[in-house]
Amino acid sequence: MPILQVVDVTKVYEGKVTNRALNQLSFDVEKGEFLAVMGPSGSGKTTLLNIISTIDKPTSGEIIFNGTKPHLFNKTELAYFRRRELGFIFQDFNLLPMLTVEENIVLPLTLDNQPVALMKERVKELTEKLGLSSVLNKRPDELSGGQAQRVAIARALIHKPSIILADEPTGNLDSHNSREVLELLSKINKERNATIIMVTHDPIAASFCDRVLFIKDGEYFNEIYRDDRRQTFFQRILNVLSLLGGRVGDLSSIRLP
Ligand SMILES: Nc1ncnc2c1ncn2[C@@H]1O[C@H](COP(=O)(O)OP(=O)(O)OP(=O)(O)O)[C@@H](O)[C@H]1O
Repeated sequence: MPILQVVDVTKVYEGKVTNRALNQLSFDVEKGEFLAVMGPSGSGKTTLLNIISTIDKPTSGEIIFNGTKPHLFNKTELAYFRRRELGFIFQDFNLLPMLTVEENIVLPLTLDNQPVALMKERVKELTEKLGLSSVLNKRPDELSGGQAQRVAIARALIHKPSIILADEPTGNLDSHNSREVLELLSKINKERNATIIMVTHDPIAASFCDRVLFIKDGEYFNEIYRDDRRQTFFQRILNVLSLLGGRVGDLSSIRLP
C-alpha cells in the first residue's frame, strides 16, 4: 500500500475572484520514495504541500496517509499527527533565532515531551552524520546557509517522521551548498528509507529524486522516473519543463549540474 494517496484533490479559494488552485489531482507516493513536484509559478505546488501537511483542507477529494484520513482528525489528533508523522524543511530554514542549534534540532521531541536521554542520543547520532557536532551551541545567525539548512534537516528527522515535506529546500543556497544538501537528502532517503516530497523549481535538485511529478494549472501534467544517470535524468526533466511552459523567468535560475 502506498504511504500517501492523493485522490481527486481539488482546492478552490473563494474570494473576489474564485481560484481553482488544484483540480482533481491524483497520485500515490510509495514508502521510501524521493519525489520532486515541479510546475510553473502558481501551478498549485505550495497548495498541494499545505493540503498534504493538513495545514489546509481540500475542497473535495481526499488525502489518505498510511490508510488513515488526516483531514477527518480532530484538533488534538491533527496536532499529534503533524508532530509525529511529518518533518518539514523550508526554503528559509525557519530556525528559531533565540534557541541554540541543539535546542532547534530537538524541538519536535521537546514539543512531544520525550525523555532527555532520547533527545541526547538522537542529537548525537544525527549531528555526527550531518557534520554539525561543532556548532551545537551556536545560534542560527552564526551559521552559514548550508549549515542552517543542515540544522533544519536534522530537526526534520529527529522524531523519525513517516514523510519529510520540503518546500524549495535549496532556494536560498548557492550551488555548492545546494549540492551538499541534495546529496544529504538523497543519502537520508537511501540509508533510512525516508519518504521525501520536495517542491522545487530547480531541475538540478529534481534530478536527485526518483521521480518528478509535473503539475500545471493545478492538474497532473506528466511524471518521469529516474532509471539512468542523473545527468540524463536532468536532461529529461528540462525536456518536460520546456513542454510545460510557464511565466517568463521561471527557468531563468537554472544552473548546469
Ligand atoms: N490563500 C489563497 N487565497 C487565494 N488564492 C490563493 C491562495 N493561495 C494560493 N492561491 C492561488 O492559488 C494558485 C496556486 O498557488 P500556489 O502558491 O499553490 O502555487 P505554486 O505553484 O506554489 O507557486 P510558486 O511556484 O510561485 O510558489 C495561485 O493562482 C495562487 O494565486
